[in-house]
Parts: sequence; structure tokens; C-alpha cells
Amino acid sequence: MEQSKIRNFSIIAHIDHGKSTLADRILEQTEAVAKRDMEDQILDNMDLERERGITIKAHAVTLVYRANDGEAYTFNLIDTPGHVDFNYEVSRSLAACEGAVLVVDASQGIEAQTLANTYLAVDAGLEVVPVLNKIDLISADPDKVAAEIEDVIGIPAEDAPRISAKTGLNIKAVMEKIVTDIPAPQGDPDMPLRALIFDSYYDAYRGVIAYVRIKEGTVHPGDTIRMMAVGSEFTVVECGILRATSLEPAKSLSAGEVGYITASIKNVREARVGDTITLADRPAAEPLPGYRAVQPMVFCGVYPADGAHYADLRDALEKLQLNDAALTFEPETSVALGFGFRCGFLGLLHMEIIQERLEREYNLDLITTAPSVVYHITKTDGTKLSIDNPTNYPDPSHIALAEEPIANAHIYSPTEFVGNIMELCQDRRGIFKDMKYIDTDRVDIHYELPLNEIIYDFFDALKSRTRGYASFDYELIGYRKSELVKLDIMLNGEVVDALSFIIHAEKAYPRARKMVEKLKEKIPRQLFEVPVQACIGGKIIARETVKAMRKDVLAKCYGGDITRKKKLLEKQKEGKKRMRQLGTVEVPQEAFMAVLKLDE
Ligand SMILES: Nc1nc2c(ncn2[C@@H]2O[C@H](COP(=O)(O)OP(=O)(O)OP(=O)(O)O)[C@@H](O)[C@H]2O)c(=O)[nH]1
Repeated sequence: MEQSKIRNFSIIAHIDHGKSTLADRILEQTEAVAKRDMEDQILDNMDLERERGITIKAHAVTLVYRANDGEAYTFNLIDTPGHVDFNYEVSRSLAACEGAVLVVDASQGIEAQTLANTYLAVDAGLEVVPVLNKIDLISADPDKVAAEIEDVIGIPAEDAPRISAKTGLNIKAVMEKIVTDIPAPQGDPDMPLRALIFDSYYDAYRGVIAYVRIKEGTVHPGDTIRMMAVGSEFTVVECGILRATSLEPAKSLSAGEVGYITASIKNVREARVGDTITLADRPAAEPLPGYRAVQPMVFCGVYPADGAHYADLRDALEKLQLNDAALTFEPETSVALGFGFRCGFLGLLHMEIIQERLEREYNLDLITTAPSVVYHITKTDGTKLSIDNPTNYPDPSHIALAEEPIANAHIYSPTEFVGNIMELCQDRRGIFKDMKYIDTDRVDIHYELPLNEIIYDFFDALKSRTRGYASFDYELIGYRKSELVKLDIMLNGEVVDALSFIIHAEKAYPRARKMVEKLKEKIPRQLFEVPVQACIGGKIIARETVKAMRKDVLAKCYGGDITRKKKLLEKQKEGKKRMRQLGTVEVPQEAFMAVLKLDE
């Protein structure tokens, strides 16, 4: 294929600004899919994605567009996820392109991820083509938003296409811009192969399907390829082009092209996003820049509600991991919850998605423990530890230095909420850095926030304090010394390990208070009195008591209606299944959930 007729691009946007809708329209207008096959948001093919209306994994598709100049152009459209948890995937997708279409909602203006994603694109050296979307809305103000793009981002936007992805208005203008403004790829097809893996997924029949951008060289079926970072080698079974609803085999893929490679690879870990593929017998000297193994940032314990389902949970996690190199898990045991797994995630959204998929697709009932970040501990004897599980937190007398991860956070909001936002950030131990005006009525507030203050419910709290108007973006900047303590919860005098967590000393008391109150509320009365206590290193800092009483479900059942009695007893039994016997105390699953979401 002639390189001058190829355009490789991504669409980037803040969440909900219309990226997927625009992709659909482009697919429709290039007739990549017959109208009748056109399902809304065809690129978002995971059920959960469609339901939540977010894009989780990056996808790609090859299209043919006949431009006004009469020529046929090959468009490789690479979709990117819009959420911060998946930033690494965004930047790898961008590295596969020469340009990015920046979609900005003309009724909302620039938001946190508009800027974060634009910076990623600019860093990757891409040509950014701005597009003003949703001009069908009465509240749209394209002139103002165009000015905002010029002022804040610094790219010309006066002739940016003004479109409605929903109604299909002006989509052609976007496609012409792609042809005229985005450079064609360059790269020598005769050089040693260098192909960037920007996405991969596991298919039960073919093994891993690696989505690649060929930067230099050529690859054919039968070639022996080597993954430069991982080091493993495979024989190419098939390569080809990504059509909207199918994979189309080709004789070869060469420099400038985007496509897929299959090579009987058994696990996505062998074909990691960001790795460079080369040929084993004629390897490239250097891999493409920027590969890094993604590190999980948030950890939690995941346990089957019914211990008998442990093996099912393991199978499900293994299956999910085939497709998700960022998910980690290892067996863990808890006195309270039995056998389960310590799982690592990129962030909270990633964690929620995995939990939901486990429950939904694998029909598992789960109990999860409070999410934790990774703390760095230096012990008095000099050993350094990374702690992601409160259970492994050393005795305070052995700790010389405790450090926690810190994030750079940017919050974009209308000016009227600045007070509320600052109050929230201050309350979350934030350090104010600066505040910039985006335009007369919106600001960019920059804070340094401890990651463990973000992972609980920061986003929800931010939304409720700003009536949903604020947007938020963060990146990890490093570790900082902190006063940390491990807070334990005791029921009837016994520590429930699954409820322990690590927290800043200043926050420990109010949190302990709330937890014991919540537990008191959620734990049903038992045959005996149950003290609920919170303690730090054996010192009790809060206490409540669950009074003794047995709930007699038959109390209201007068007379001799045996079927009704049976029904009630059955119901009680059902409820019990969801109870956990913790030492001598029965705790409903609900109680675990409740203490994780204290603000509700
Ligand atoms: N009125 C109007 N609504 C639009 C337009 N484009 C998209 N929308 C709506 O905006 C919402 C978000 O659109 P999506 O395309 O899912 O947004 P997205 O940017 O892909 O979101 P993520 O996949 O989460 O990143 C949907 O409800 C769309 O129907 C438009 O031009 N006009």
C-alpha cells in the first residue's frame, strides 16, 4: 500500500464528549459496515463498555475514504480509552498514529482529560486536529470553545469543523481535515522489522491477537518474530487488516500499516502493549521507545462469598488475566474470609470493572476488602518493604520511615465551586500548588494529593460538591514521608483482618468512629453482646456495642400455618448464606461493603 495514501489517527476526548459517536459516524460514512450491521458504538464491543458508556480497551479499524481530491485513502482509526486508569494504553495507541482528532463538546468546553489527552498527543509528536462537537445543542457555544482551545491548548481552532456526531452534521469536513492535516506515515519497508503492539486480546481459538503498527520493515506469515522486551519468540500464523467486524488476512504488513498478527501466543503477557516486535533472524538494533510494564497502583482482597467457589474465582481471574495484562492476583488467606486473592489494579475504575465482570460474567458472589495503595516502609534494621496489604504492615516499633504515593491532581471546574473543591482537597491532605483561569468562568486547580485519599471516593465527593461540573485527572509523581498507622477492627475481642487498613494518623480517629458506628448498624443482634472496637497497635480508640438478642423470625407468625413458617425459615437460611462467621460473630456481607463506603 502506498504510504502517502495512509492516515493513522486516534480520536481523543474527555469522557462523554462524543468520541465513540464520532467514530461510529466515520465508520458509517466510509461504509466500513453495512447500515443494517451498524450497532450503536460498534467499537465498544464489550457489554460493560456499552452499558457504562465508556471505552475501556483501545480498538482499531481500517477504513477506505474517497476524498474530495478523487483519491482513495486508507484510514486506520485507533480508538483510545478515555479514563486516567488507562492512560498507558492511550499513550501507546497514540504512538501508533501520526495525528489525533481532538473532540471537544461545544457546550462544555475543555475538561481535565481534554488537556491530559492532548498533552499525551503533543508529547507523542502528533498533529492535533480539533473538532467542535454537539453543536446541535442549544447550550453549545462553538466560538467560545474555539477561543478556549486556542488560548489554553495553543492550537489554531478558528477553522475547526463544527459538527454534531449525533445527527451526522459536517462529518465529511472532519474526514477532509484528516486527509489534509494529518501527515502520511514514513518508514522504510526494507529495514529490520519494528512493529509496535498497541493492543492485544486473547481469542480462545487463535490465541493472542496482537494489534500492531508497523514502523519499519515487513512481516509475513511464517516469519519467526521476537518480542523485544519480553524476549519470547513465535512463528507468525496470520497477519492482516482490521475490518470493522472481522479480521481480513493479508500476505504481509509493511511500514506505515496498522493490522494484526497471530502467532499461537497463549497469554497477553507475552504480547504486552508497548512492546516492539522484530524478526528473530534479522532483529532491529533498538526497540521502539517508551515501553514500560504497567504497575498496578491499587490492591484489594477478593474473596468468594461462599468459600466453596474459590476454584471458580481462580478460574475466572485467570481467564480475565488472559486479556488484561494489567490485572495481577496472588492467593491470599484471611482469618476472617478464608481463601481468596490479593488483586492489583491500575486504579479504582479498573478495580470496579473487574469486580463487576467477575460477578456478572462469571456469576460469582464476592466480598472485597478495602482498596489499598502501595506503601514504602523502611524498617529500623534498614530493610525496605513495599506493602500493599495491611496484614503485612510491620509493628510500629520496627518502622524507621513510612512513605506513601503522591499524585499530581488537576481539577477543572466552574469558578463558583472553587471554595468547595479547596475544602475537599484540604480535607484530603492536599497541598495547593496553583490555580489558573481557563476562561472567565472556569479554573484549573492544581493540588498534590496522597493517592490513598483519592482511591476511596474522591471522585464521587468531587462530583457531589460541584453538582457534577468538575472534572479530574491525576498522575503519580512519587513517594513522600507520611505518618501512617494500621487501624484494626475487633469484634468480640478478635481482630478481623479483612477490615484492617492503613491510614494517616490524623484521619484514624474519625474513620475509626465512623466504622464502628456503621458496623454496629449493620451487624444483626446475636445471642450475646458484641463489642465492636477499633484499635491502633493494641490501643482502643473507638467502641460501640451490638446488643444481645435473637431475632425470632416466627414471632409474628401466629397460628399453625406451617407453609408460611417454612417460607420464613427458608428466607432466614438464605440470608445466613450471605453471613460470615467471624470467630464467634456472624457478619453480613453488607457490613463489609458498608465500611468501604463510609460516606453513603
Ligand atoms: N446532542 C448531542 N449529543 C451527542 C453528540 N455526540 C455524542 N453525543 C452524546 O453524548 C454522549 C457521549 O457520547 P460518546 O460518544 O459515548 O462519548 P465518548 O467520548 O466516546 O465517551 P467515552 O467512551 O466514555 O470516552 C452520548 O449520550 C451521545 O449520544 C452530539 O453531536 N450531539
